[in-house]
Parts: sequence; C-alpha cells; structure tokens
Amino acid sequence: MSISVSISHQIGKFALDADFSIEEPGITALFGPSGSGKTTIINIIAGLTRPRRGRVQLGDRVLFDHARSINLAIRKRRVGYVFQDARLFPHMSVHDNLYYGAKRNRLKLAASDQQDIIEMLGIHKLLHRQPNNLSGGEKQRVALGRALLANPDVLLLDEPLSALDQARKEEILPYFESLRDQRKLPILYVSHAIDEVARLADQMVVIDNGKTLANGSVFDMLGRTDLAPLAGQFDTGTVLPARVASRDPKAQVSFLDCAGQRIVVPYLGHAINTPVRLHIRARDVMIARTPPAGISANNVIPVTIIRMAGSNNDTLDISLAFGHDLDAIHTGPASDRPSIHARITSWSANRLNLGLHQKVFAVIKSVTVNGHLREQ
Ligand SMILES: Nc1ncnc2c1ncn2[C@@H]1O[C@H](COP(=O)(O)OP(=O)(O)OP(=O)(O)O)[C@@H](O)[C@H]1O
Repeated sequence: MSISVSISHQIGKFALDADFSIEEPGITALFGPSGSGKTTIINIIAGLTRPRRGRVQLGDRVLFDHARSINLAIRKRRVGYVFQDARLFPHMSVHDNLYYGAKRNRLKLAASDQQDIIEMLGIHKLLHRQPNNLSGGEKQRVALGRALLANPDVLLLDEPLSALDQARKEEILPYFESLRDQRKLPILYVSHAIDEVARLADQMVVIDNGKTLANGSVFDMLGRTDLAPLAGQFDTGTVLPARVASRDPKAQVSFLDCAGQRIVVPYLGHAINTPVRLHIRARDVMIARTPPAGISANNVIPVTIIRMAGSNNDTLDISLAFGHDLDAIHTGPASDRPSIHARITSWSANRLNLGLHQKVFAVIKSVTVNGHLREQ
C-alpha cells in the first residue's frame, strides 16, 4: 500500500510544502525539528486539517485532491491515529474503547485477527479496566489496539512515546517492533528521538521548516552528513543491517556479520542468523592511522576515507567505507560497501593528516543493537 503526499498549506506565517511518497511497507519516520510541520502533515492525511492545495493518495484511493474537489470524510479515510497522549474515552472500559472504531467500521477484521492484535499488545488482561487506572504505557497500548482494530489502511503515530518515561518506552517499543514485523501495514511515525527512529524505522522523511528535505531508506538517511544542519537532533551516525554470526555465552560476547565485517558486541542471547540493526553514532567512532594496540575497544575495522565535510568550523564529518581495497570501494555496488561516519575535530583531522582515499582504522567505542546501547 503506497502513500503519496503532495500538499501546500499555510497556518499564519507558517508555510508547509510537503512532497513525498512511500512505496515500501513498514515504518516511515517523519523526522524534523519542533515546529517543522510533522503533525500538520499527519493531520492532513487523517483529514483533521484541510490543506490549501495538493493531493493525498493511499493505495488507489484518493483521500484529498484540491483540483478535483475531493476531500474524503475522516471516517471514510481508513486511517488509524495514535496521539502523544492516548486520548482514551474516560467513561468507557478498555474493551469498549478498543472496539469503538471497529463497531463503526463496515470492513471489520476477522475475529482471529482481532484476537491476535489484543494478544500482540498484551492487553487481554485489561479489557474490563477503566482508562483512569491504567499506566501511561498501558494506555498507549490500548490506543494502539483501538487504532488497529478499526482495520486501517495506514497507521499514523504522533510521538506516541514522548509522554512516557524510559522504562515505559522500553515496555512499549517491542510492540512497535512486532507491529512492523508482523502486520503488513504502512506506519507513519512522528518522532524527535533519533534512537527510536534508528531502532524502528525502515524509511525516513526529513522535514525542516515546512519543507521535505530528503526521503529514503533509514540506512541512507541517517548517514547523510549533508543533513548536518539538523545534526543537533540528528546526531549523525549510521544504521546498518547485520545478523548474528556466532556467539559465546561463556565469554559473554556475540559476533555479528555486517556486510562481511565482523562486529563483536556484549552477549545478546539471540539465535544464530537473527537479523539485528546496528546504530553507530558518529561521535562514537575514532580514527587511527595504524591499528591501535592495547585498547579496550573490541571493534577496530579497516576502512577507507570516502568523504570529508565540515559540519561546522570545529568539526568534520568523515565517511568511512569498510575495507582497504580502494578499487572495490570505487567500482563495487554501493550496497556492498557500507560506510560508517566519524565526527572528529578539525584539529584532530589536521594532526592525523587525514585525506580522501586514505586507508585508516575505525575504532568503534559503542554500538546500539536493536535500540540497546552496547558499550565496548
Ligand atoms: N492552530 C495553529 N495556529 C497557529 N499556528 C499553528 C497552529 N498549528 C500549528 N501551527 C504552527 O505550524 C507550525 C507547524 O506545527 P506542527 O505542529 O505541524 O509542527 P511539528 O513538527 O509537529 O512540531 P512538534 O515536533 O513540536 O510537535 C508551527 O510553527 C506551529 O506553531
């Protein structure tokens, strides 16, 4: 189910011109600074805000088309919306909240699918409770269940974790992961938190000041150093797909294979071949000209400098392709040669006399695996 959004809107002095389409299933993060227009975009998709011009299409259904005077009513859009605060109906039980949208919807889910959703979200024991005595995490799970049981064609999540503390976030994040992996539903996920985006998202739309700056796979977007003006929140880094190659419970380490490169991390407990996501922040990567000896970091990777760009006067963002074989790096398909990023001071780069195409070593200080930071 594809989503295509091409709209213009004006709120006071704020001008929104969003243009993106998502062809792949999975989670798409809408990422950008506060006030950049993320909520307005999903309100437009949901039909809560009517844009001045443009078009919104979901699969083969046109939800809005200014030129053809089409503006589908909210309840006909088949869109599930989860707000920052759960917004459950306080006078209804969890059960009645859950089935509120489903009752009004003619395209009901099969009973077994309904049961699957309730079990996936772990809310079967809450059905007879009232919303006011649920925890924040439980409320959000019920809100997610309510949206899913209405059998939407797309799920819109507006910073669904921002009101929760870290422990409640950790409680609910695995449900989003199951949702991503089990249900073939496109999800638009508004988030400020780059760690959440790196853990959950497949695609990413980067928005700044009402404009869509870039749009693509999260693996590409998080590595784009040219998006550095947003870096304060962006925290430049790299997300890489990997899998568990082997593990040693006695030594308490797991070995991951990431495009042929071995990465050692503290023991994960996952079975061999389990796919995982690595998030390596640029500030956690050091560069050495020769392989350093006698250091505690476990991952020292031969890399070649393929790009150097100033992020501001004092720091440089350096892209490092895996391997020392420059010919393979230049001629091989990009996907065969993943790169990571290092953010170092210009002073360090001068001191090390770093230059383009130089063969160096990346010393990785910590890796986040599936959203969990693994200090080396
Ligand atoms: N009802 C309104 N009246 C006036 N300005 C508004 C209104 N709603 C939104 N805006 C403005 O539109 C811009 C975009 O707001 P929006 O909520 O879409 O941003 P956002 O990226 O979701 O921000 P945040 O991450 O802080 O939630 C902001 O400058 C905001 O102040």
